[in-house]
Amino acid sequence: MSALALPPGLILAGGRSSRMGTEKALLDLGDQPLLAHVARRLAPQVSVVKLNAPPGFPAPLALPLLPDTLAGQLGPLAGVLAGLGHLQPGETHLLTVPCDSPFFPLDLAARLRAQADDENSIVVAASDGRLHPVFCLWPRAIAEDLQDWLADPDNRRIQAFLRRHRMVTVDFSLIDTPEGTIDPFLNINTPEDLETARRFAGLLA
Ligand SMILES: Nc1nc2c(ncn2[C@@H]2O[C@H](COP(=O)(O)OP(=O)(O)OP(=O)(O)O)[C@@H](O)[C@H]2O)c(=O)[nH]1
Repeated sequence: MSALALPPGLILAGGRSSRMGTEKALLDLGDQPLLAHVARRLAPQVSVVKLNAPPGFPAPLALPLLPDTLAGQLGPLAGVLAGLGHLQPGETHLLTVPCDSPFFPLDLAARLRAQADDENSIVVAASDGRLHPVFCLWPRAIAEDLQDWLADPDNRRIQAFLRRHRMVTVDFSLIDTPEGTIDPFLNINTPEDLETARRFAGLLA
């Protein structure tokens, strides 16, 4: 087991859900909204679950709300910055997950923490040859650089930011089920994605 203590967790829900056409975090999957599934999966893996979303977001759960501190829909990195800004003394890292991926691994945090070998590396999940940079363990040490980076409105892309830092990737397996194979990082952006996710809802029980 890693020496790194359980980090705080932040659910990123500050996006526009334009492909879904309605706030995707609040859509039901089985008997609960997507956001509730994500929070339930995250809670045992972190010290506290917080929510990055706009002020007044109608969350179906009582979670500490951290709105973006920078104006202008700057993408998920703005949420990461808000989360890093609320780290408490002694907390060295922040774990982020998006609001639209309810199947992420139950050992996500443990495996990312095990690779957090210094105070500066960003540890990112991957599967099937793809990076999933919103599933990430962010060290506090990058906060200042992130603030500076986001001051330029052209700098929104997570992967471009990651290239400025030492990055460690952790590869996760696809999940085979009787309904077919699913990527644990499947994210639900469209009504069609939601239909796909409903086929695999048994994994959430
Ligand atoms: N804080 C914050 N999070 C964002 C922002 N844009 C996207 N996100 C989050 O980043 C993650 C990935 O976002 P996307 O699914 O690519 O974008 P989205 O805006 O949610 O959805 P689309 O409008 O359909 O692209 C999700 O968890 C979003 O909530 C933003 O401007 N601020």
